[in-house]
Amino acid sequence: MADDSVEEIVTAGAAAAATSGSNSGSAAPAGRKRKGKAPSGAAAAATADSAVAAAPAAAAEPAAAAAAADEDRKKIDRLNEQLALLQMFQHIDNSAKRRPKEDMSQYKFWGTQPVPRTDEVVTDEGPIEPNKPISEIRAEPYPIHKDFEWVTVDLEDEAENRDVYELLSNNYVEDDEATLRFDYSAEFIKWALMPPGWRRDWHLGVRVKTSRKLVGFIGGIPARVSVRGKEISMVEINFLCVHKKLRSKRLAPMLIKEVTRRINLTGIFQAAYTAGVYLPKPVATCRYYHRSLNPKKLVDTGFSYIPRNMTMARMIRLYKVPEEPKTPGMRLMTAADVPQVTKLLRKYQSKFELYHMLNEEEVAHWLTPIDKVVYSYVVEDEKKRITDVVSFYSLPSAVIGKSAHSHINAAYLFHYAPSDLGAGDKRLQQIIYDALILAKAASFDVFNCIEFMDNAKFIEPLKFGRGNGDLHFYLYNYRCADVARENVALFMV
Ligand SMILES: CCCCCCCCCCCCCC(=O)SCCNC(=O)CCNC(=O)[C@H](O)C(C)(C)COP(=O)(O)OP(=O)(O)OC[C@H]1O[C@@H](n2cnc3c(N)ncnc32)[C@H](O)[C@@H]1OP(=O)(O)O
Repeated sequence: MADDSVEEIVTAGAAAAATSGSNSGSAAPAGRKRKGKAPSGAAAAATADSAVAAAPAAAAEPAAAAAAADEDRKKIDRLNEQLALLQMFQHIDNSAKRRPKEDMSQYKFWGTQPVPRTDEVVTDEGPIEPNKPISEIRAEPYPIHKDFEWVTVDLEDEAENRDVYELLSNNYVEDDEATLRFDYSAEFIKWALMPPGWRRDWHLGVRVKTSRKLVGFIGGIPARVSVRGKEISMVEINFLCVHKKLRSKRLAPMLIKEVTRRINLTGIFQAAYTAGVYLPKPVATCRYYHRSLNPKKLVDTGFSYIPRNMTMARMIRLYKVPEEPKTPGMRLMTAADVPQVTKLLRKYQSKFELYHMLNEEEVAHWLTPIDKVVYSYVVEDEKKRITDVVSFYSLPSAVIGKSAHSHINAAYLFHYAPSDLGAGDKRLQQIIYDALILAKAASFDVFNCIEFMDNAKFIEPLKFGRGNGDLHFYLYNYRCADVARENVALFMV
């Protein structure tokens, strides 16, 4: 029997594999506590200790010496702050879980798919398998165990939208210690899966026949992606989820195969997707970074911790942001801004090697503000020209463990384009700083981004801390040499 055969899927509840905490997940709600107080890495600890030991006594010094001592103390504070940023979202080392398996034969499913092998050094670029004529594509759905059935989920139907919400909110991506779980809202799910050109048959579910319970889901949306200057019509795959009681029964490969069949039938043979788990073979890998906006809540929920040489009072001071944005002309984006915003995004993003080629209709969909889903702001100059755009989306994580808080409200940096006014990195830092201010004003607790695009230019100055999760970017049926993270600008929400 084929390894990924449906016959291996047992009925719900029967001898289900233990799942809690074993999720290798996707873009895990990263950046949570380190257990105990030890900082990550002896070298970091040594630096911190020697920095503290070197602090001179300030009492009764002449003015110049006192000023020098004051300067020294400030340097030490800055050093401690930098160390804190490195440590406060770092979790116990879990990198082993995210390494590739030893050889390709251990990937029973992925070894059969048109993706590069883990040990492959990719030099030539292009499709791995040629497109098939529609007549050669399987016309019927793959067989599934008799207790289950394939369904096309109708997200326009409130009850079905709710079913997907319930499945994801109880079973989707968790951090490695199962204390936080992504909690995409039902409205967000619709927004994410119904952009221009969306197709209902790419929203694939698995239901239990008798109870009609939704126990599996995978979603695809159309996207035009530029891969090193080549424009490719593909799909983006997201929200792959199997109910916890049905894990490790090869249902995920079935969902992937069935959605691939449905997509192939529409003449599309390439896809892009991201995951926290390592699969054969990422085209790029980017680390998560977190900017605390509400340090007390993040510590109370275990999302971050108070590093050595830090106090809560200092953390609160360190992360305080003004109440209003600093850039003159910064305001909420409206539908009327779409044409100018599209031009700005296309101009800025076209310098990257992997990016979405958004048209006006798509910009209107992805960036027009929707409360609690997507927040977009533009800078308008005196001549009514839009010079900059910055956006973020709302993705709360539910706190699974005991806590006074049910959720962490996280904002994730989304599309942006700083103006080209000769201010270089400073302009980018300024608009992202404004995004932090606007996110704080909208009651977000943390602002997340990954280390791609030009983000390295603001991560340290704006006090983002390094998380412990990576996001891997993948292309299906497209061979492509590694793309440096600063050349990636693909957003999958
Ligand atoms: C042209 C059109 C093409 C369209 C398709 C393009 C490809 C799209 C690809 C999908 C992009 C999704 C993007 C997102 O949504 S990433 C988000 C993924 N979802 C979660 O992490 C939510 C919580 N976890 C779960 O629901 C389950 O653990 C999942 C469903 C992830 C696996 O279920 P389960 O734990 O019960 O396992 P199994 O026994 O059924 O299957 C085991 C096989 O599955 C491989 N596996 C594990 N995790 C992932 C993963 N995240 N992407 C791809 N494959 C994954 C694994 O290596 C193994 O294969 P192999 O190692 O033996 O080879």
